[in-house]
Amino acid sequence: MKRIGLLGGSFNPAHAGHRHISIEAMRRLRLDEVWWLVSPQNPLKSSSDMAPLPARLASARRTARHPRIRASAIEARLGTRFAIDTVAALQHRHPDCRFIWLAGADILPELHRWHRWRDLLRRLPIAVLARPRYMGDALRSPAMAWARRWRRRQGTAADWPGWTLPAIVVLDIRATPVSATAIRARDPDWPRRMDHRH
Ligand SMILES: Nc1ncnc2c1ncn2[C@@H]1O[C@H](COP(=O)(O)OP(=O)(O)OP(=O)(O)O)[C@@H](O)[C@H]1O
Ligand SMILES: O=C(O)c1ccc[n+]([C@@H]2O[C@H](COP(=O)([O-])O)[C@@H](O)[C@H]2O)c1
Repeated sequence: MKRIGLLGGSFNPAHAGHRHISIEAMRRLRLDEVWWLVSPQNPLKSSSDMAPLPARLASARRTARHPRIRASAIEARLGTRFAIDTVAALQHRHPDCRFIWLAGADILPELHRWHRWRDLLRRLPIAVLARPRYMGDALRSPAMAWARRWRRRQGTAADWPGWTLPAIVVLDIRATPVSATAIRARDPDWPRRMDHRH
């Protein structure tokens, strides 16, 4: 049974924060691999400043630089946009894998707006990785108000494949204060200038 972390994101562009949380998640959750799901279009984000999918996928592949991090645009191939549909399809296609959803803390305040979010949390556990400034809002969020009764202690994080669902674990990790928003603000040439690293 392979243990896989799923990191869904816009990756507009990918950066060191994505790599850092993936490596920490691999260690703390004893993952075999982390799959970066480069989203064709986040259903809740505007498409206006979204770089084309091939540019974001290329950025993710350049940034991953790790034999156990795999970046793909599998949602484009599956034709899924909502996380619940992507996860259902992956669970169906990979019965030999166990999946856990990985997310930075900034995801929690908006999680209750995701399509069938409670059903998503009934399908797979979620690990929330600390992000500077976001933890307060994350812990006060409507999704956390619902999910906190199933919160697991981080000392037990490696046991996640055996957890009954829903299950949520918050992992305190060293924060990397980098964001795609800050990179775009600094680098108006993204994604035209494809040869640099962030
Ligand atoms: N520095 C970081 N620390 C922790 N988690 C992060 C960090 N950067 C991104 N993430 C997480 O990675 C996932 C994908 O993030 P995304 O591609 O939207 O990057 P972003 O930097 O948050 O982008 P933007 O600033 O455009 O919203 C999300 O779960 C997000 O919370
Ligand atoms: O399923 C949903 O309704 C849903 C709503 C908003 C965001 N998501 C997913 O959340 C992930 C993080 O998105 P982002 O843009 O914040 O990096 C990415 O995989 C999105 O497809 C999913």
